[in-house]
Amino acid sequence: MSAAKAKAQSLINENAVVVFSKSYCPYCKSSKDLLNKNGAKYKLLELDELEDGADIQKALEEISNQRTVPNIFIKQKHIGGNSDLQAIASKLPEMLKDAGAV
Ligand SMILES: N[C@@H](CCC(=O)N[C@@H](CS)C(=O)NCC(=O)O)C(=O)O
Repeated sequence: MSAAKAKAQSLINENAVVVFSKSYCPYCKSSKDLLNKNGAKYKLLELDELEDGADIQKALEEISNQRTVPNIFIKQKHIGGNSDLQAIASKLPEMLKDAGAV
């Protein structure tokens, strides 16, 4: 396993909510806004600001079959991107509570 894949996987394993993001990405901003509105605590990685960000993005494609950001995990479950998160907005309070992220 590559170092980037091991890093991505342990971030997913060790955090209730993880958002792999890019700082300039409007879809990422929408997801972060929704999580913030719900009072969620989450691990945030801005891949464009990390030296190994491109490698992590490639690793995420292997892990989740998704290359775009945001790439969101709640309680180790792959949620998907912003459209997927918005689609479950009504269920988020319960999911975040269950994950221990609020
Ligand atoms: N439908 C996706 C759209 C996400 C998207 O297009 N993200 C862009 C960044 S704003 C992306 O990942 N582009 C490829 C890249 O940055 O490598 C969602 O809802 O999350």
